[in-house]
Amino acid sequence: MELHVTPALTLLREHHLLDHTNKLTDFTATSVAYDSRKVTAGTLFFCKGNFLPKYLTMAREQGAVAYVAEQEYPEGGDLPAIIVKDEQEAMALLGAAFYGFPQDELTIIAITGTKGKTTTAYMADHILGRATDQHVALFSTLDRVLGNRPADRFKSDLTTPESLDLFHDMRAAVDNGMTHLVMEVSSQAYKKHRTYGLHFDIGIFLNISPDHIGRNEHPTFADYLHCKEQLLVNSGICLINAETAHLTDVYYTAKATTQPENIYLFARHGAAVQLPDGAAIDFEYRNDLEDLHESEFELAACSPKAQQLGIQGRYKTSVPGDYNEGNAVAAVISTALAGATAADAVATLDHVHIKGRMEMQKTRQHGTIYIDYAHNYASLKRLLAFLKRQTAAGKVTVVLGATGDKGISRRQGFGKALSEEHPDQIILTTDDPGFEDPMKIAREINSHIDHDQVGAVQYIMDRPTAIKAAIDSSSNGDIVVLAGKGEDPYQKINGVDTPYATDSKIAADYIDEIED
Ligand SMILES: CC(=O)N[C@H]1[C@@H](OP(=O)(O)OP(=O)(O)OC[C@H]2O[C@@H](n3ccc(=O)[nH]c3=O)[C@H](O)[C@@H]2O)O[C@H](CO)[C@@H](O)[C@@H]1O[C@H](C)C(=O)N[C@@H](C)C(=O)N[C@H](CCC(=O)O)C(=O)O
Ligand SMILES: Nc1ncnc2c1ncn2[C@@H]1O[C@H](COP(=O)(O)OP(=O)(O)OP(=O)(O)O)[C@@H](O)[C@H]1O
Repeated sequence: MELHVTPALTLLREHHLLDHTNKLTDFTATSVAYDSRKVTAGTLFFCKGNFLPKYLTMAREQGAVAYVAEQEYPEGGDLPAIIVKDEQEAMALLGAAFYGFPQDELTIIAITGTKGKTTTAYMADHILGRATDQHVALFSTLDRVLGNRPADRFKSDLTTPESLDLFHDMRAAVDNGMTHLVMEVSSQAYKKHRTYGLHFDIGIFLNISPDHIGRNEHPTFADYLHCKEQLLVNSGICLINAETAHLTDVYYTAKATTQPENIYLFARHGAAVQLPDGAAIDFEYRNDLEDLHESEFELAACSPKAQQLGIQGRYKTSVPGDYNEGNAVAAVISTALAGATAADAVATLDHVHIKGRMEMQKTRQHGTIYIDYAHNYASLKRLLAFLKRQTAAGKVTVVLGATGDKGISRRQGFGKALSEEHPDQIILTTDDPGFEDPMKIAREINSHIDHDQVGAVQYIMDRPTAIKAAIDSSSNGDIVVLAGKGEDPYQKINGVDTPYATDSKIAADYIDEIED
């Protein structure tokens, strides 16, 4: 892979991103990096984010051929400087060019939404896996999968990688023979232009509710919505869950760049959907059976273009929860648009299991334990409402905390969801407190709980102890919900990812210890 200075400047000019150059030479970059510690001879270095000029000194000393920045730095010395109007946009464009525009060799399904991205991504990945004989890459919050060898699968650091990493990984996927890619796109990715210039074949908009609003994320809900909607602006075919809040805004954003015949809407049968003028539902689904282990639903095609896809019929999914039916429907329609058949979806959907999403542990004497990644108002409310509907008689205990430094509105959201779904017992604990005091966070959650609506609330800040206390106090027919951490193997404390055994391991080990 390489990038010559001339096409690089042409690309920047075409996008009106080039401000000026200085000390320009006729260079060819043989690698690209935004981290000085990764610079080697021939690297084009990008100065971005909370950048410090000393990183440029390091990059120069390690053999960078040029740097791209929003301003000139004396630390650049005699290095050619490409000064751009937006560093993140320039980095995404030049990254795509350096890696030979790998997106052009992949059919890409991109997914956004406040909740359900990972679940939908895994479902779509399974369906497409069958349809393509396992030639699917997956970029999710949990795993990044670039091929079929064990070495091609690793844990993700971000939901949507930084642009240089994104295009690097796409190139690796293409070189590994992958033909399709399923990826989650976070609102932060659009905020930071990680996907600038990237066009998706199919873009899915699942839902939106207040989240990710705070100091390091989005200043307002309007900004959060705007960033999420950019996925539709950048997709050839748009698939929208019509039950989303702000449907009119979302639909008209899609319509601004996509003809209505390439916009598909779906909703649960009977849902109270206020359709925007000119819009119609293409697919409706109807729940046939739901229990704590699986769901069955019937998908009906309501429009001629929906009928052409040939996917109407019955589906079964092994990820319980009524909200997961909507995620499954999104996966079935989007993969059909990417070439899969109904048979591919029927054969795979009921074998999808996602770590930390509705994971269930049955015990002999302490009820049933659910480990779920629910970590905002919308997800906690839907999770508790579903579980209560399924097991009306038992006692429900919820163990949860809220993250520090970000998503501050979640504290109020948890208080509201708990008050509305009134569990019998709440144990407030620690969940990625960051630089904040977890007890202070827990008190804030508690201040938003309507104590007339819920059972006892206690504080146990050591999360394993909280989990054990919840299990100890439960018996047959009861439910213990371990919310918020999913399969996270760490607690983020004071800037350090402190190893954590995971909720599911702590619960399973404790059950082994106390139940013989
Ligand atoms: C707010 C935000 O998006 N921050 C991301 C951003 O940070 P940044 O550009 O300021 O980078 P930085 O780590 O402060 O460092 C500044 C620059 O100096 C460089 N550096 C640093 C040290 C050194 O010795 N030499 C050097 O060159 C770094 O490589 C970097 O380029 O770029 C970094 C990668 O270069 C990301 O790790 C970081 O994500 C932080 C950790 C984060 O928490 N992001 C969250 C908010 C996020 O993006 N979440 C979404 C999901 C949430 C959603 O749904 O919206 C996601 O997509 O994961
Ligand atoms: N469509 C949905 N509506 C509401 N809650 C949902 C929906 N889908 C999943 N959830 C809940 O949200 C949790 C997270 O699901 P998932 O990981 O699929 O979403 P995500 O969008 O990837 O989340 P995040 O952005 O937080 O990583 C699940 O554990 C479940 O409790």
